[in-house]
Amino acid sequence: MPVLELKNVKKFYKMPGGGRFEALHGVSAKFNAGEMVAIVGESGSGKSTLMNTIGGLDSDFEGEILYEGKNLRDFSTKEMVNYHKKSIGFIFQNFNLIPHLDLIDNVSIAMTLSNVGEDFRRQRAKDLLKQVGLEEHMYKKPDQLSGGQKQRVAIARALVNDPDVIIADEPTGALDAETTDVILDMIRDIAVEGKLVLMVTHSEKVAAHCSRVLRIDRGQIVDDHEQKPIEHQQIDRENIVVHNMSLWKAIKLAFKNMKAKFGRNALVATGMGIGIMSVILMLSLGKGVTSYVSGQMNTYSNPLVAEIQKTSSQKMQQKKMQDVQKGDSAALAKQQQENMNSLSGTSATNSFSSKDLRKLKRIKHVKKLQKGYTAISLGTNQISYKKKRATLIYLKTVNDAIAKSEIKHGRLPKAGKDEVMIDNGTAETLGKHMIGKTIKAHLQLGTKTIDKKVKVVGTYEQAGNSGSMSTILLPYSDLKQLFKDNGLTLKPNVVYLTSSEQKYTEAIKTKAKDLGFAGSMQEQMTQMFDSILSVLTYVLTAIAAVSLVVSAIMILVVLNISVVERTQEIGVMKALGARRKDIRRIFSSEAFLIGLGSGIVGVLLTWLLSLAINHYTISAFKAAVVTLTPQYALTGVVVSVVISMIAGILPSNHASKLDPVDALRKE
Ligand SMILES: Nc1ncnc2c1ncn2[C@@H]1O[C@H](COP(=O)(O)OP(=O)(O)OP(=O)(O)O)[C@@H](O)[C@H]1O
Repeated sequence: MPVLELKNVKKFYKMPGGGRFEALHGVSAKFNAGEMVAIVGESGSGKSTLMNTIGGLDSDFEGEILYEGKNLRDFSTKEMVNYHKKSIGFIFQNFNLIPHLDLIDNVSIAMTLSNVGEDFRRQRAKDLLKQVGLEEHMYKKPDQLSGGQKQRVAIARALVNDPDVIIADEPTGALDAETTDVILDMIRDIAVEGKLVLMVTHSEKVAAHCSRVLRIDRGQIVDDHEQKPIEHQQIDRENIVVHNMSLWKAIKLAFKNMKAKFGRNALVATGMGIGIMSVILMLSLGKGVTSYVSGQMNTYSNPLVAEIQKTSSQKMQQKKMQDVQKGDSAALAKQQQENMNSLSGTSATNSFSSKDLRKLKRIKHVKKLQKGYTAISLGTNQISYKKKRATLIYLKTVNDAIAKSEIKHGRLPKAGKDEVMIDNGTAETLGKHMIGKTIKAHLQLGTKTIDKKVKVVGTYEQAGNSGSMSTILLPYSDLKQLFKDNGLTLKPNVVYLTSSEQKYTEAIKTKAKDLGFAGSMQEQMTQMFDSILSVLTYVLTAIAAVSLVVSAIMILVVLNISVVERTQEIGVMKALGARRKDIRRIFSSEAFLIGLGSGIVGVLLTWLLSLAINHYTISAFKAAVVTLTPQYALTGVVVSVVISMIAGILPSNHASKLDPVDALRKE
């Protein structure tokens, strides 16, 4: 049985203006193993077209091409892939070696595509390179070789999977006379070993080396004659088992491709990395600043105590805010008055009723409820000692939230003894040793102002506040008495709930909020800061993310350029048996590697920047403001990979769909 048989093969090309051009007019021929057939004819007679259809690169033909009795048209996709990998070996006029791979990888690329093991693959490539006399050059890249050497590499590559048929399209067309003879001898040796060699040539001299000459003119065989037959030698055939290329091999191949254009890829990765960096930096900065602010606001509190304040219901607040926003001047004035009242401690809406206190007391795990009062004054509350005078901002009652560590000197004031505690800063402005000294206090109580002599028994410094807040503290019962003495009633506007165990404090706070109460002023401010900061962080992150869109477009463009640059290479790989999937995988892997590289660059840049920024902020105000968490780093890398792979979809698809014949013809 002939290895190949052509039966009335016709090939039509679609013309750009419509209509068809018949490049092959019913070609019929039989080819046997061990033949070396020269296909000769004028330029444009249809020689390459015939080789492409026989080689399975162009399946759009009429008639039959039988390989070992089976019609190529009936081949399944897998059979066609195996036909390329195992049955046919191509040698091209312009060599079509892959420029960025060394000779070993160039020769063994068909084996890489067939998932043949690394050691065997490399050994076979070395053996073949030795056979074609390139032993010393095997680690070189193609552009370090002469034309004749390149064609020898191409011969070795065509033989690597030990195919039955070698198709050589003008293999000596680009070589001088002397080199032509060497190459022809090598190709003849292939036929000597019993393979079928089909060789396109323009040269009658080259045709003279062959065992048979087939002349084509305008798509038809016009002459087919035998010449001196080739004497065959029996040789052992290699049994190379071909498989589909694994994903790992595709990634490895992609890595080699990327290395070849390292500069360009590194620039792209840096560009994308900067985009990723801006996103992670914004997130890390948001987190860092938020936890710094919360830390600053929350350090004062005794972890066992929940400070609860009363606010009007959220609905009412919203309604009031709406009125104010609508420009209702009466509503605005009312709101301002209420704000002032609530700050000065004279607001009725901010005091706790006995019903409120009962509700709070009933919260689970509350061990103790302590009533308190807090008011802010701007200028009215003052204390004086001898000739020195200090203005106070806060008037507060002694409470359980004050941690022992906050008391700098002395002790807490006791009830019924006219004792007070003042903050350390204010104490220092009055005199050196204020403990035990009697001072004059000028205080605003609700709507009245009073003067009273009190004894300083302690000074304190609120934790987390480096600048001391001017404060006077006295026992709740003393303040109540003072109010009473002046015809006023003191209602608590703050409540301190002590939990039975520290772990319940948060739950108590949450429950109190559920009941319609609010946390301490600091907590409320922290929450407000938190929400402002998180909105700000998201807005800044979104702005930073725009740069990722730019990076994605950049990757798309670069990969597209890469596909255009490597069109011939893609054609060669398809001729060697690469499936669409393999090509897609190689390019997707390149996109993956760019994404991974960019992600790593992004995380590294953020880390370096965070070190620099934190170094500065620690020395400036003792706090690190950038918190780069492993989650953010991982998110950065994942986002980078995903964006890059999305950007790679179009170029990879484009590459996988390239027609091998068009790709190989590409100049
Ligand atoms: N894609 C195509 N679309 C239209 N016509 C084509 C296409 N490819 C080839 N042809 C035409 O088919 C004919 C045969 O081309 P082919 O390349 O097979 O010739 P050839 O004998 O190999 O020529 P050469 O020796 O110059 O390489 C030519 O007339 C050519 O113009």
